[in-house]
Amino acid sequence: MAQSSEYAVVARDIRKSYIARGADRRKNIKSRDITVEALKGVSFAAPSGESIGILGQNGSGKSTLLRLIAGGETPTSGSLLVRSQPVLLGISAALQPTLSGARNVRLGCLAMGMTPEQVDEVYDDIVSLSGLDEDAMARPMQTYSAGMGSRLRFAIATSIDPDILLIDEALSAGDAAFATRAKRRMDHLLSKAHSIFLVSHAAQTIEEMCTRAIWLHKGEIIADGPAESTARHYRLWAWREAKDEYESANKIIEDVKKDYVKPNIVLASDEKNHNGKRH
Ligand SMILES: Nc1ncnc2c1ncn2[C@@H]1O[C@H](COP(=O)(O)OP(=O)(O)OP(=O)(O)O)[C@@H](O)[C@H]1O
Repeated sequence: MAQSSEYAVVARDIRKSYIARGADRRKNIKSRDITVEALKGVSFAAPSGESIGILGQNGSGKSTLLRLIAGGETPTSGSLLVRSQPVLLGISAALQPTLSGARNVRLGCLAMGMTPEQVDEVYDDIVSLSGLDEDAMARPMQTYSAGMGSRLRFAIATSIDPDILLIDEALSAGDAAFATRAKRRMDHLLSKAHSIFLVSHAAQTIEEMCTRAIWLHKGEIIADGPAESTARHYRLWAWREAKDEYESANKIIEDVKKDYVKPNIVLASDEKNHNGKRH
């Protein structure tokens, strides 16, 4: 039984539906509203100091879950509590593609609430973590490769030591040397009891970067446990799917589901002290 006040993020039975207008323009076919159930009753509790990977096929609800935790969207129903405002890496609206990397470092840091003096203090560390050279820092970000952009965004977002860091795929675009530096940076955050959520299709990234993994399948959590074993089952399932071996892929899903026990989340009555309560 999870008492919510001990955790960085607590989700109890969250559901998220979107209504999308059908776009069939053929004669005699009326356009209609189509409801998409992106999340169907997701519950988990994330303690401090844990890095949680979120795995799942396309459309399984991973980014939706991250957006809800970030607070950019609200669940259709259920409760979601966060200890503090999370930093969502991946859609850093403050960054400007036409401006140089150097200008974007300043802009991003100011947008996260730093003073110009604080930006000066962290600037060199950000550039060094990103691994970008002087020429690259002087170029507009729109000329960067996907990996270069995500490295710089990761370096900017982690420069404030965010209490809750949400990463959507950004790390998978980096190269091996960056992955090692990013891992060191994440370990540093975790050692200070910060919490990290990392969305990735790559089971290996989750295995290397995370302690725990949640597997989302068609909007539901079907596994939540140690990163290594969850990633192993996911990889096996993805492999069977890729080879069109649907029967054995479905068997893996069924077996994994059997072992998953949905947590009973208790929202303590002292939640008034939980500053980040949103819903
Ligand atoms: N704004 C929206 N309007 C309508 N449907 C949406 C919206 N956002 C997400 N969805 C739908 O919700 C479902 C989950 O989407 P989501 O982006 O969370 O999946 P995902 O697991 O992150 O996928 P991917 O791995 O492809 O990025 C999908 O069916 C998607 O089409």
